[in-house]
Amino acid sequence: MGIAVAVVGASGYAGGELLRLLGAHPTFDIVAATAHRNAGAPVHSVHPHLVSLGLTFAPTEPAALAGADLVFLALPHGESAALAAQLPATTRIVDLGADFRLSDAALWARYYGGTHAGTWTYGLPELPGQRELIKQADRVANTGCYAVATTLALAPLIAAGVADPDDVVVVASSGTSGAGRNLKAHLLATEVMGDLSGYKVGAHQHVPEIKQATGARGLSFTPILAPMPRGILATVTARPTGDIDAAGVRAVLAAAYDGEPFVTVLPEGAWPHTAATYGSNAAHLQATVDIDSGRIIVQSAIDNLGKGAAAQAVQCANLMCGLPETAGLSALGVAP
Ligand SMILES: NC(=O)C1=CN([C@@H]2O[C@H](COP(=O)(O)OP(=O)(O)OC[C@H]3O[C@@H](n4cnc5c(N)ncnc54)[C@H](OP(=O)(O)O)[C@@H]3O)[C@@H](O)[C@H]2O)C=CC1
Ligand SMILES: CC(=O)N[C@@H](CCC(=O)OP(=O)(O)O)C(=O)O
Repeated sequence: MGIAVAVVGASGYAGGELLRLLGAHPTFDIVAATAHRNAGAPVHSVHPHLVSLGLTFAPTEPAALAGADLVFLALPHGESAALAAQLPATTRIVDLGADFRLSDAALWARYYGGTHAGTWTYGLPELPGQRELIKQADRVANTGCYAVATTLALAPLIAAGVADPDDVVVVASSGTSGAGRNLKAHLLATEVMGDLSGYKVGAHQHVPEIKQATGARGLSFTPILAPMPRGILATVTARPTGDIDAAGVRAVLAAAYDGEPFVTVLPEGAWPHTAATYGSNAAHLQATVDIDSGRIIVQSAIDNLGKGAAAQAVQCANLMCGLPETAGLSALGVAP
């Protein structure tokens, strides 16, 4: 028998990717897809690739979600808490927004502003012990997109004691869908194409999330907007705590992700490509040690709408519902 699920904010990019994945899921049945300004419109008017689902956007209100056993929230920051409070305690929720990710209310206020809604179980199954917590949780806060790319690269190195948690530098590029579907002046196609530019430099909201998830204390993070629809490539460098070579760093990552279905440490010499993770729940990692500075370098690639948002949310929902973790998901990207 199927499990009834609803997608709130289904007219957005993350919500649309959720519908695409759920539409092909072996157990989850979509019983509602809600929108705000697009309520009442057919789903294909926003997401033409989803026409065969035959869905119409319902208004975002609790009544529309009454038949769902599990609800995915894909709303702008600050909009999840009020709706979540109106849903029965028996309804499982995965929130793709940031509202419930941070445990420190002061950091929430500093980076997001407004009132801290609370803290839910963090939805990154590959962190040590986290998979078991997600299995037992009714409320899960899915990761930020840059946060998952960076955390997968960094967390094992800090946990193993080979990287100095006080000296981490991250430079990460994201495709434009990471900014959401609502038209923003800096995302005009004519201006984004053929351009690379930094934004939120020195003050990105994923810094406290990455520090919370990895144990990093000193973290410089620079995001770059890249002229592609999807994908994140994060370059993480850290000062080693002692003598370590490329093989040693690779061994730490390989041990951390041994048996993980979605995280691959690439064969030696191969470096991650965002395009190789397109449309999938994959994360690809590679590492070395800089021959000049001696810093550890790890690169990671994900699809920001996949492992960075919707596919990871489905992975968490699978765990919460006692399903095979990989149900309805793939680690194989689309290419070319
Ligand atoms: N894009 C990404 O790569 C990632 C996104 N996320 C998070 O997922 C969430 C959704 O992001 P994304 O899909 O990119 O955003 P979009 O802007 O593409 O979509 C936002 C959705 O929320 C709806 N919405 C907007 N305002 C309101 C409101 N006041 N009340 C109720 N619904 C509203 C929109 O409806 P309508 O358009 O019909 O008005 C739309 O369905 C965000 O919290 C984001 O941070 C997390 C990781 C990665
Ligand atoms: C390109 C771009 O603008 N990306 C967004 C990513 C936001 C995101 O997806 O993460 P949250 O859920 O934490 O907002 C940004 O840098 O703010």
